[in-house]
Amino acid sequence: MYDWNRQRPSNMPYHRYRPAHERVEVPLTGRAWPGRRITEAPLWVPVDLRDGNQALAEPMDPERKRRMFELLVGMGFKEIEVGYPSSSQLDFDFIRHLATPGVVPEDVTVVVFTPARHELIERTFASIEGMSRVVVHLYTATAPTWRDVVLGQDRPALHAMIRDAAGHIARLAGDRDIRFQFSPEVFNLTEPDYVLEICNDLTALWDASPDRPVTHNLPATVEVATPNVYADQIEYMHRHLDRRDAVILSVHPHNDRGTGVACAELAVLAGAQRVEGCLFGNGERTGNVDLVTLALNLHAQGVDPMIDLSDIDEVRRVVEHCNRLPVPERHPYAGDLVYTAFSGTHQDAINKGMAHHAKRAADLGVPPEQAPWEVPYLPIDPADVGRGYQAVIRVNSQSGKGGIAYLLQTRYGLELPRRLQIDFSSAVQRATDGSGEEITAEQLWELFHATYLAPGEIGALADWSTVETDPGAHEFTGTLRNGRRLSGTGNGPLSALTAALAGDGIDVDILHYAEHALDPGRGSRAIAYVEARVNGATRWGAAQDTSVLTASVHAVLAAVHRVI
Ligand SMILES: CC(=O)SCCNC(=O)CCNC(=O)[C@H](O)C(C)(C)COP(=O)(O)OP(=O)(O)OC[C@H]1O[C@@H](n2cnc3c(N)ncnc32)[C@H](O)[C@@H]1OP(=O)(O)O
Ligand SMILES: CC(C)C(=O)C(=O)O
Repeated sequence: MYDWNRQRPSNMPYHRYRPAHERVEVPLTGRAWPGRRITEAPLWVPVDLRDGNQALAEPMDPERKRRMFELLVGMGFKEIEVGYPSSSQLDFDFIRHLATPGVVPEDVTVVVFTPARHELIERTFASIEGMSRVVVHLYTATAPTWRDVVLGQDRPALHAMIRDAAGHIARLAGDRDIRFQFSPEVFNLTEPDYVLEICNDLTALWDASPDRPVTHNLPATVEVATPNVYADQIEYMHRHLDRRDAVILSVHPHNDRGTGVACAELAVLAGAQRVEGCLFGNGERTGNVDLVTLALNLHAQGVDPMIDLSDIDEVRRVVEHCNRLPVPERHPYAGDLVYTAFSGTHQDAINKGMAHHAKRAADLGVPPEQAPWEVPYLPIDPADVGRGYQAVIRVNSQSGKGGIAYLLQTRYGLELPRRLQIDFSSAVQRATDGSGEEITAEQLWELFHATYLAPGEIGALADWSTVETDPGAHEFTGTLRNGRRLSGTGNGPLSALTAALAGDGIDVDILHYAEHALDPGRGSRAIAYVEARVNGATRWGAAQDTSVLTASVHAVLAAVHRVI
């Protein structure tokens, strides 16, 4: 039998870990989330100024915090976590800055984060003095390891501590325009019945109503399981939370296993209405879930992402400035290389796809940016996020004719005949195989010029002319640089030229001819491409001129020059 799996046991110490399903059992049957689809965006809540900021080696200074806040508002976020005011004077002062009238737009709600300690809760309330539209966000870890090792509290004691803190918050809020949020930190490793008991208790204590809902935010603080496990946990809570219409079910995935986006998406299928995350996935360890990817994943499915990412590079620039961290080149939707193909077959498909797209837009009578998008290998139109097409195709030794033709066409207006594309692609292969490096559009053009146009534009002829002696009868005369005269006749200028060359012992058979204008309008330059068999060898030549005839004659001579 074929030994299809030749892997051998590793000596990794994997036996030190237990699977997540052994650590937390979810009593869910008849799960509905696998059959659902996401049809609208959840409420996105960026936590860049809190969770993202606390993960930075150099936390944001006031200028950076302001820029980040303005960016988030400008992108259209309507609920923004702005800090942990009891953690530092810097955070406290920033919240005080936001209390300045007019700094927070009327339709934006800010969230402030606090642990379950009276003096820190009081400091939190001091920071929001005079502000309206605020959510006070209380958090405490609830999972067994945290209870036992970090907090030193059993289940009832921890529940009592949370209840006491929540009551203190409610008293300090009084009847002000303040809503409440609770996060059972490490929800994903907490017994479902225990989280439910605490959340339902707080829903009652805070007297949640549809007009003044509470937010229960269920974090995957450290991502430990496959996304389906998180989805089960969320669906279980969605089904069992009291006063469901008075509770906003929120999720807060991290990305330790690299599946934060999948966790968030499955959680939304399972009933989550609100997603906390950071732009480009900044955050503790491997980061919070990336809100940019989540939003553009919806966009790419035809669902309004409800935030503006039409200039993704500007968003990225601000985030990189604020976080002092780069966004990697392969980062979904935003990396420098994510709309770029180097490999030949991808380039060929993109080249054909772009041409098909332009034609479809013309057929529909709409601008290309409004036509339905179905270009192979590009999940979205780069133009949707403000990217141009220059970088879509880049050429190196793995590229083929399609990519090369695309660059010469988009940059220089050349419409190379298919066989010339194939011919030129081997010249490019030779050039790039030698260096192993990428070749730019400018270098391609120079190589094209050196291969097909120069120095054969005039070739061996010092001067030449053609006349139509009779309808359908042409005569070509010219002088070779060595002074010899040439002449020949034919049914067109080019056949007269080949007849003249034959008279000088050069046997030329034109196999393919094409020409087109290079620039629109009168007086524009034309380019001619000729494939010719010259004394038995097949070569391409090309030439450009404002006269189509001159371009054609020079193209033939360029092919001849390459053989002789
Ligand atoms: C998952 C998350 O992102 S949670 C948010 C994490 N963010 C941060 O920690 C950034 C800001 N934090 C801070 O600036 C500080 O930790 C402070 C100001 C809040 C507290 O500082 P300190 O009083 O010096 O405490 P320290 O940070 O050393 O330890 C935390 C203490 O709070 C307790 N604690 C931890 N979480 C909570 C909570 N949610 N509610 C109440 N107490 C808590 C711990 O058990 C520990 O108590 P102990 O000192 O009795 O053992
Ligand atoms: C406490 C919550 C919201 C959190 O930041 C986390 O669990 O990562």
